Amino acid sequence: MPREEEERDDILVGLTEPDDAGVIRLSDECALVQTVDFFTPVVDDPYAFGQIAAANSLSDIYAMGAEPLTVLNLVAFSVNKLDPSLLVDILRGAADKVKEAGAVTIGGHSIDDPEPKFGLAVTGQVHPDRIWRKGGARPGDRLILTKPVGVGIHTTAIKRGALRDEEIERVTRVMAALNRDAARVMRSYEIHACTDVTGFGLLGHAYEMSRAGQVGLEIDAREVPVLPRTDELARAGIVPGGTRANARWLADRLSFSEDVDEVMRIILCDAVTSGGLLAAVPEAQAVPLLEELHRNGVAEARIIGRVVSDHPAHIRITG
Ligand SMILES: Nc1ncnc2c1ncn2[C@@H]1O[C@H](COP(=O)(O)OP(=O)(O)OP(=O)(O)O)[C@@H](O)[C@H]1O
Ligand SMILES: [Mg+2]
Repeated sequence: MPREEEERDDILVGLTEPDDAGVIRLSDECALVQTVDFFTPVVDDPYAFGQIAAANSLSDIYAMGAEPLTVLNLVAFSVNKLDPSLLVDILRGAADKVKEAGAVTIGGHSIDDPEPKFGLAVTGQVHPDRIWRKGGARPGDRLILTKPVGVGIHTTAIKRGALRDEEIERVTRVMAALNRDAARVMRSYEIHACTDVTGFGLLGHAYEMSRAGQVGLEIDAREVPVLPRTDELARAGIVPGGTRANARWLADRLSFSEDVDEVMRIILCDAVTSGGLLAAVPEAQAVPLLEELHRNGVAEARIIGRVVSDHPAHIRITG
């Protein structure tokens, strides 16, 4: 445990058990939640990139069960090398998402950098007793995922010019969608554990949940929502390096039944930008929660598996 955390009891989530965001208790009723993320463009349209970066950074706040309050923009951009209107559009995309989230941008920082990067530091608040951690899933719980996977394969396909306009628009919509509505609906249910699916892919983040809770997970690959055409793109070899690295890192932590083919194994490890929430809920609440998610516009949410006491920190995937 880092020394500073050992000495104080107000750090509710820090580096000892890393989670989607850090949390410090300010009072018995209020804890501050903080997270930061930035990356290079994942789509060509600057406005959409700003939206995606904002939705992605805000997502870690939602994954903790918190409400976002304030935002700081992180900008790396060279106005001498690139048209400044591109930066204006990136910031406009982010501002629109921050507004949609009900948060306020109160500052930021910019540096001159030939390779553009953009992201946000977000501060949110949560009741100290209502924090959703990665750990806490209990045997018998059902796993709910709120957005489709296949995003890394799609953004790699964009870079290779392999997607049609409507396919670019579809994956952009998925990435730019806030996890706000999903989190809001979930708050009326007993969420035992929650995280968001990002760079380590669905199975990487599911593994983190299983390790943090010392439980096993069973995932039914047929129930996992996947962007259309992902299978075809992956079969054509369009797979990001990070996705292959995820699959290698996870190899010993996963058991696949024979009917899950190689391509599906890769898709389940595909690195995601601004993915959905992955939550563990009591079995009796899973279907009511799913139905309420669907009624509230979280149309692609699915129950994808369950939590078991066998094989802690290990995932079995059937197909
Ligand atoms: N450079 C760093 N210094 C200190 N802590 C870090 C650093 N980079 C990451 N972390 C911590 O490691 C943990 C995992 O971070 P990571 O960025 O992989 O996932 P995340 O915060 O859930 O973000 P996202 O969901 O966007 O991927 C978090 O607790 C984060 O604060
Ligand atoms: Mg996260």
